[in-house]
Amino acid sequence: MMMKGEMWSNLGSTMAAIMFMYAMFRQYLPPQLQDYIFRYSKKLSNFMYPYIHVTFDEFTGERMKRSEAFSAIQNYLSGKSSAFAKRLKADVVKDSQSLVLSMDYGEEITDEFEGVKVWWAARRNTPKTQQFSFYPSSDEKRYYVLKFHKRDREFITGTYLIHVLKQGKAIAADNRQRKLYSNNPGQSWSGYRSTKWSHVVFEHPATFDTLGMDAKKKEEIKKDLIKFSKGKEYYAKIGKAWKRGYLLYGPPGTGKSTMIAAMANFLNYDIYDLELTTVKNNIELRRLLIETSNKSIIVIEDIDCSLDLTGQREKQKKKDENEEEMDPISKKAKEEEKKDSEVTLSGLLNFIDGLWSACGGERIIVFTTNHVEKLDPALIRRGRMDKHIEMSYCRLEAFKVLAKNYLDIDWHPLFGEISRLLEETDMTPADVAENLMLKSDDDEEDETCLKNLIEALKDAKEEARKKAEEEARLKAEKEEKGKEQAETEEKEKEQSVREDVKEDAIAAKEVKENGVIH
Ligand SMILES: Nc1ncnc2c1ncn2[C@@H]1O[C@H](COP(=O)(O)OP(=O)(O)OP(=O)(O)O)[C@@H](O)[C@H]1O
Ligand SMILES: [Mg+2]
Repeated sequence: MMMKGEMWSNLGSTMAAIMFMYAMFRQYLPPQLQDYIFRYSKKLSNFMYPYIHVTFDEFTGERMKRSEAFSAIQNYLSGKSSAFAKRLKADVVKDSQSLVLSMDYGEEITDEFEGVKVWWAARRNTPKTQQFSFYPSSDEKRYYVLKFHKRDREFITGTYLIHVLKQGKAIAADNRQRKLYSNNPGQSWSGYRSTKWSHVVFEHPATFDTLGMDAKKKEEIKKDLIKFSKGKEYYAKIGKAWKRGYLLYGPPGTGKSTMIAAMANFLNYDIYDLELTTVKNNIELRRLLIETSNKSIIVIEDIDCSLDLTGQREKQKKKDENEEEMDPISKKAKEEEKKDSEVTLSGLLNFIDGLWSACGGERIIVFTTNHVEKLDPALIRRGRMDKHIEMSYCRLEAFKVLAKNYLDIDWHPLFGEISRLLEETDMTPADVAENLMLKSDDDEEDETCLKNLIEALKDAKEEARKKAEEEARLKAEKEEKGKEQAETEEKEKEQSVREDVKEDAIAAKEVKENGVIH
């Protein structure tokens, strides 16, 4: 007896032969007969293969962005694959604690939803290349194929695919590992998919609960962040790009970087740590910023040190004046060099305002600085930096949070003295925290730590007093010196006037006596 598979393959080759004959003799048939044959051959092929295939490529669009649908399907299928597929690929996610399995290329699995059966297959096309490489080729094309019966077309395109995308996204949110990206100068630009960002898993423990600062200010920032993250419709309604700028300023060790980590943990965003000093020029800056993803915080630390952004315009003016005197060839060379090697304030501002606004939203940009007064006002005006947050020295409220974090205490009789000293002395939360670090598990240690802190505060207060005294002394000395100098200059001036008068008198006398003019 003929096997079922053999029968289908024979039928297939017969059909192919008929189609070939039809193509050859079609021109000799009358048009009505052509139509008739076309309609019936379609019906026959539909009857023999009533399935529809949909392909989901990994990369789509001109910029070859990774397709969201592909990722969602990958996540959706991961659960089903581990149950049904025979060959699986494994990946580690979430704090390196759990494994996610997905079906290997060439595998096919069946899924059933509301009584409708579909088939998913993972495929890849590898271009034939002469070169041998240990790494996967960047031109490899990966895709999923969904197969379903044509009678289920409406259900699949309407209900099922929406269900897959929704589920896939929910699984992704569950498995999501936040990332800390940095721009690394060493990487080459070859290949259309290459990126200048490299990343590690972001696992900073800071939260708003452990951040020592004024409670009211903290609540205000949290509210602002929530409003922003839920503001998609609002931003669309007012016609503004969905982005928000924060400027964090304050002395070193007051928690600016810690605040950024707390923000990322609070919103579940990735962090892009942009090191401007390694960015070659504005073009590279633009590319880096375009490559950042949604739901991310872009951080530029120590903006005043990263670049000569401050006062760039005045300096530029001076430079231009000098260049006026140069010969045309050196001037041109200088201009080229400048273009290649500069990230300018205007480049950065243009990007924040223009291009980036146009290329999608949900991004927060954070600048930090220790010297807010040095920044160009253009950089920090509202609209660019929407919120200015001062991170200040440690006072009682911040101290209470640190005491809870480090010593797990809410109150202690020494808090009163510490509070008074904190008001009188400027000590950063980083320095306070250093004194609260337990050296052993001893119960007595809490008090020892607090006493150490009191000593440190007293020392700092004494040092500040001495410094202030020294500054006052130097100021007085300077003033005294200035006064003395002014007096000497005054005396010298008087002396010279007197001598002039004397000389004039002698000259007048000579004229009178001899009638001689010198
Ligand atoms: N407000 C704070 N709350 C809790 N911990 C803090 C705070 N400020 C500083 N610290 C502690 O001090 C350390 C240094 O703080 P951080 O790096 O955030 O300071 P910074 O303001 O970014 O300093 P810099 O200006 O030097 O970059 C942190 O690891 C953290 O443990
Ligand atoms: Mg910092």
